Amino acid sequence: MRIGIAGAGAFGTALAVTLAQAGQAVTLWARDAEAVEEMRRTRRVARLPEIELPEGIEPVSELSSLFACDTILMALPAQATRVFVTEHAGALAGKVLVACAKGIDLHSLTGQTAIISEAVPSATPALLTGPSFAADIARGLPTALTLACADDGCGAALQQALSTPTLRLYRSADVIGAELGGALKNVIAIACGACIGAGLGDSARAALMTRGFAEMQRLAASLGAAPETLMGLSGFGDLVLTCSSELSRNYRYGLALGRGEAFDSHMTVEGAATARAVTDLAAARGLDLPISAVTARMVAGDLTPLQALDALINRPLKEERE
Ligand SMILES: NC(=O)c1ccc[n+]([C@@H]2O[C@H](COP(=O)([O-])OP(=O)(O)OC[C@H]3O[C@@H](n4cnc5c(N)ncnc54)[C@H](O)[C@@H]3O)[C@@H](O)[C@H]2O)c1
Ligand SMILES: O=P(O)(O)OC[C@H](O)CO
Repeated sequence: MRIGIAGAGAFGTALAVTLAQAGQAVTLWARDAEAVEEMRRTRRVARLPEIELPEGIEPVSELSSLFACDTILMALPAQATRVFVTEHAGALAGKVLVACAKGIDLHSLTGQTAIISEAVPSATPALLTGPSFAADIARGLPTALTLACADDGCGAALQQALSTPTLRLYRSADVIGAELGGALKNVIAIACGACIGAGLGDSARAALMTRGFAEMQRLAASLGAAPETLMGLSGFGDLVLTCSSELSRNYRYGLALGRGEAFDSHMTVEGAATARAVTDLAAARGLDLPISAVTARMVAGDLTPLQALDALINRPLKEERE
């Protein structure tokens, strides 16, 4: 298996580092030729400046080098995937394409693997997701992720090839469930950050995580996910990590909203677009997802965190299982 990674941001680089340390040769592609030249010279990447790139990583800016690989990990932001795979559909034909982004595409309202399948029908799509901070993976801290693929043989081969001494992959055939868990938890993490940033307390955050998880389960079930997938690493596991750590950009973005502070617009915050996508999906399916809905309105600047709290807490009382 010849492994290429599209996107030399934090996550793409972290995956390249752990794979190279385990003895794999990795082609790491970035679109910016100057940045790649700098990476070659310094063996460092801007998004993970404290990490030295092992020898097994070849940074490239030529797409031909990336397309020479048979297995490509797609580590671009979720909203960039559709354009990339559509533009390069011919070169990507027949390849194994492993989606690593956690977000719902705003244009199609589908997950990453559906975008890949639509643009490149001959490719085999897979997904790598679960609770992990790029810095932890790159530093060799123990991490467990989900490798989801509808093709069992390909899933097993990827599980073997992408596991390293510090990165343990569990296999799943429920691609839809795994990708929805990873995408939807980012929306709830923004809500939790806003809650803490606005000084509403840990009890309120626990309520948001729990009721937010109920929303994740409701939407995922309506889109065909297996309930147990949401209970696993890609759903519950990643929700816990992202809603409770200031290493999370989604959570930090929420904190900034809660405090009324500005946030770095160059930072990848997947939950912001996905909150809008979830609102559209919920409307189309007649689902009530109040936490996701007020989060989308906070992100759009239509509600303050206190107004969002007011909207949530004053809803009609109901049974917990509803
Ligand atoms: N950082 C993490 O801890 C982490 C962990 C797990 C999953 N992820 C997921 O990985 C995905 C990428 O996140 P990241 O942390 O690497 O983000 P990042 O912002 O660090 O890097 C994204 C990279 O993609 C490049 N890029 C953006 N648009 C592009 C385009 N149109 N074409 C080509 N390149 C483009 C950027 O220049 C940048 O190098 C996200 O969906 C995120 O949820 C991140
Ligand atoms: O920094 P975030 O919020 O994108 O979170 C990174 C990972 O998704 C956590 O699993």
